[in-house]
Amino acid sequence: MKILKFGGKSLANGKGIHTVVDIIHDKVKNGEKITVVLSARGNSTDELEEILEKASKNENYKDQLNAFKNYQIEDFENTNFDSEFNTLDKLFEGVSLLGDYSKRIKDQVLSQGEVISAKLVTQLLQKKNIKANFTDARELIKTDEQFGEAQPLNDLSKKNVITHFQKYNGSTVNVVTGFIASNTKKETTTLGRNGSNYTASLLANYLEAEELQSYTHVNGIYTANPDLVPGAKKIEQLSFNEANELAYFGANILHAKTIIPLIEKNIPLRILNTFDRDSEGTVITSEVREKGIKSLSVLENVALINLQGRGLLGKVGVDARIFRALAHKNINVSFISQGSSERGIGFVVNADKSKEAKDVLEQEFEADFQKHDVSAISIEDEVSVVSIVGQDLSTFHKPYNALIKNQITPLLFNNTVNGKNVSLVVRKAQLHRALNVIHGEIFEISKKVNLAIFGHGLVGGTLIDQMLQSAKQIEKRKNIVLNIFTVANSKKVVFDKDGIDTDWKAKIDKEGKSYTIEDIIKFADEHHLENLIAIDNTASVDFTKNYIPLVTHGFDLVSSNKVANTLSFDFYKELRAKLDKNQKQYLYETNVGAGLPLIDTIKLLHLSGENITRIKGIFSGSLSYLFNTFSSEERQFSEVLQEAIDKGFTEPDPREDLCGNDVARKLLILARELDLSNEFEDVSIQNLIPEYLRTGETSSFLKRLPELNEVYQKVKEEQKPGCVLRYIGDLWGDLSQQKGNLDVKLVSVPKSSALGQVKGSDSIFEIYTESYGDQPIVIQGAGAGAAVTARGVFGDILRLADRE
Ligand SMILES: NC(=O)C1=CN([C@@H]2O[C@H](COP(=O)(O)OP(=O)(O)OC[C@H]3O[C@@H](n4cnc5c(N)ncnc54)[C@H](O)[C@@H]3O)[C@@H](O)[C@H]2O)C=CC1
Ligand SMILES: N[C@@H](CC=O)C(=O)O
Repeated sequence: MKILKFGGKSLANGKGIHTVVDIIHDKVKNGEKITVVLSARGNSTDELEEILEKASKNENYKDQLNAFKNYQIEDFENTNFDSEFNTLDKLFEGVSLLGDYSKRIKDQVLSQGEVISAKLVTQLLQKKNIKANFTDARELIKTDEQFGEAQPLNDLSKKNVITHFQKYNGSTVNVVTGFIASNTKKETTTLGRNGSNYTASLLANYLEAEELQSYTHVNGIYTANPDLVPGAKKIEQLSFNEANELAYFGANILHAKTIIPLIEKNIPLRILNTFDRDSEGTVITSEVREKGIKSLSVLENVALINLQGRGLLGKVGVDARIFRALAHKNINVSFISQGSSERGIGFVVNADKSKEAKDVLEQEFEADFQKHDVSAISIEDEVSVVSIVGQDLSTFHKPYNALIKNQITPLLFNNTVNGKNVSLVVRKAQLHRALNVIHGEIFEISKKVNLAIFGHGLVGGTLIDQMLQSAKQIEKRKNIVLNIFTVANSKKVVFDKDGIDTDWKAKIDKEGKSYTIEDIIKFADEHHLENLIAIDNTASVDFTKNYIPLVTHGFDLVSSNKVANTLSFDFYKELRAKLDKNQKQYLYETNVGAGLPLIDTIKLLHLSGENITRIKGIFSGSLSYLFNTFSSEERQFSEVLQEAIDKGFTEPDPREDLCGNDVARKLLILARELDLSNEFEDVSIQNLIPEYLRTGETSSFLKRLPELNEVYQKVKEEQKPGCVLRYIGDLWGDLSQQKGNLDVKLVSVPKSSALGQVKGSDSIFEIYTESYGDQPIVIQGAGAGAAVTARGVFGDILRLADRE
C-alpha cells in the first residue's frame, strides 16, 4: 500500500484537481494499492480563518464567504456541498452574534476545507469508475483536546484505522481528509498547520505502508527555495535525520512531526510534483550518505525579541525566568543569543506570538524595570531566520564574508553544538539577497555579479560589447555570471534585472528614461541584486558626486574616468574612508596608461617599501600619437590631430589632452598612489592651446584646428637636428615628503633616446626607485584607445568579481 498525499496548491484549480484525479486513476489502473490524503484546496484554510476573524469582529464576512463557496464549486457544476456550506453559515453566524470564537469552533470551521476537497475528489474518481470512498479522518484519528494543535491518541487511532481499512479489500481507494481529527467526545480537532502531511504519515505508520508520496507543486526538496534562489538545485536523496533538521529549520515542505512516524516503521517519504509526472522527486529514507547534504531553509514569520539591561550582567536565573514565563503561555523560543558585553538576550519567537511574549516578559520583569536592572524589551518584527543546514563551522567564513561584502549584517547568529547547522537572523528586506549570496558561496555555483554601467560612448560601449561576447566563457572558466542590470548615459537609463542583451543600444534609444542615482540604487534594492559594481565610463565631474552614495549603498566602483581621483585631496580621502567603512573597493587601473598594468605595479612597489624616487614618461596616448607622427612625417599638425581624435585616443573634449589637463591628472593620480597629498593646482602644466582658442564649444574648436599648424610647424623647425617633440609628465623631488614636484611639458629629445624611440600611440613610463638605481623599471605599450581601455576596465571588474 502506498499513501499519496496532495497539498493545497495541487488542488487549487480545475486543472490541478483533474491532474490529481488522473494520477490516482492511472495508479489504480496500474494495479497499485493506494490511499489518498488531501489538504483543503488552494488557500481555503487561510480564507476560512480570515472570514472567522471578520465574523468575530462583526464585520461584513458574507461577501468573502460567498466568494469562498463559489470558488469551491466553480469548475464542478454537479457537486453539492450544501451540508458543509450550511455548517459554515451556522458557525459564522454564531461567531458574529457572540463577537468571539473558541479554538474548538475554529477547528470546526477549518475542517470544512478538507471535507470539501476530499468529497470533491471522491465524486470525480467515482465518475471515472474508480471505487473511491470518502473517508472522514475524524472517524479514525482520535486526539487529545488541544484544539488547533491536537496530539493523536496513537493506540486508539491505529485500531480505528486498521478496522476501517480491513473493511476494504484493497480495490477501493480511501480518500481521506488530511489535517482534521476528533477527540473522544467526537468534537473536531486539527493537527496544526501542515497537518495533512502528519495525517498521511500517521496512516502510513498504522498501515505499514510501502511508501508515502507527498505531491506538491515543486519537483522535490531543493538546496533552497527555488522561488527565491534561482540557482537552487534539487536534492535526490536525504536521510531522515537530514530531513528532520531541514524541517526544524523551516523547510515548510516537510513538517517535523511528519518524519517521526515514518522513521519508526522505516517508511520512505518521496516528495513529488503533481504537475511534473516525469520527475523522480526527492526520496527520504534511513540511508545515510557519507557526504552530508547542505541546504538553506528559512523561517519567515518570526520576530526577534531583545531584553536589555545593566542588571542582567552575570545575574543567575534570568534565562530560566524568561523561558518559564514564555512556556507558561505556550510560546516557543527557536533561537537564542546572549551577549554579556551588550548586557542583553535576544531570541526568536513566531511573529504572531511576539506581542504576547513582550507582554509576558514585561510582567515577569516588572520589578527589575523599577530597579533599572532591565531597561528595555523590544520587538524586531521584520526579520527572518536563514539556516544553513549541514554547514560546517570551519568553512562558515565564506558565506559570512560574502554577506558582509553585500552589506548584510546578521542581527543574531546561532550554531548547533554539533557544529553542523548555522542560523542567522537577517532583516526581512535583505532576506532574498542574503539567500542568494549564501547559496552562491556554499554551493560554489556561479557567482552572479550585478553591474551598473554609466557611460556607453567609445570606452563604455566597447566594454559592454566585450562583456557580452565573453560572458559565456567567463561563466564556464571562472563560475562568474556578469549581469549588466542597467546602462545609463547622461540623460537616459534602461534596466533589466536579468541582464541586458545585444539589443541594448536600440533599447536605450527607444525605451530609455530619465533617472537619478537613487533610481539605480532603488532598482538594485527592490530586485535584491547582490555583488554590485558601478562602472564609470564617463568623463564627467558631475557623475563623481554619485560615488559616495553608490558606495554607501553597497556598490564597488570601477572607473576609467580620472576625475574622482583628481578632485580635492579632501574628497580623495573622504571617498577612501567611505570605501573602508563599507568594505567596498574602487579600482581604476585604466586611469593612467589605459590597459597597461601601471597603477598596480606602482601600488605594489610602494606597499612593499620600495622607495620610488621619480616617475617620468609619455603619459598621453593621443599626444604620443600626435607628436610621434608629426615629428616623423611631413604632415600638417591639424591633420594628425584629427587622426588621433578619430582613432578614439583623445578625451571626449580633445582640448583636455591638448591643454595638459589629462596628463596632469594622470601624474597626480600616481603621486597620490605614493601617498603624496598634492592638489591639481600643484601641477605645473604647459598648455598646448593658444590662449585665444581655449574657450568656446568643442565643435567650434574642432573647426579651427588648422590654426594650430603654423605654431607647431615653427616649434618643430626650431629644434636641434636629430631631435623630436614629446609631451611628457615628470614626478620628482623628495617623494618621502608630503608633496612632490609635478611637471607637464613639451620637450625636444634626441630621436635616439628612449622617449624619442616611442612610436604610434604608445605611452612609456620610467619608474625610478632606490633599489633599481639609474636603471628605471619601464612600462611601455598602447596608452590610449577604446579597445585596450575597455579591456582594462573589464580586468578591474573581473578582479572584483573574483575576490572571495
Ligand atoms: N579613450 C581612451 O583611450 C581612454 C579613455 N579613458 C576615459 O574613459 C572615459 C570615457 O571616454 P570615452 O568613452 O572616450 O567618452 P565618450 O564621450 O565616448 O562617452 C562618454 C559617455 O558618458 C556619458 N556621460 C557623460 N556624462 C554623464 C553623466 N553625468 N552620467 C552618466 N553618463 C554620462 C555620455 O552620455 C557617454 O555615453 C573618459 O573618462 C576617459 O578619460 C581612460 C583611458 C583611456
Ligand atoms: N586621452 C587619453 C586617453 C587615456 O587616458 C590619452 O590620450 O592618453
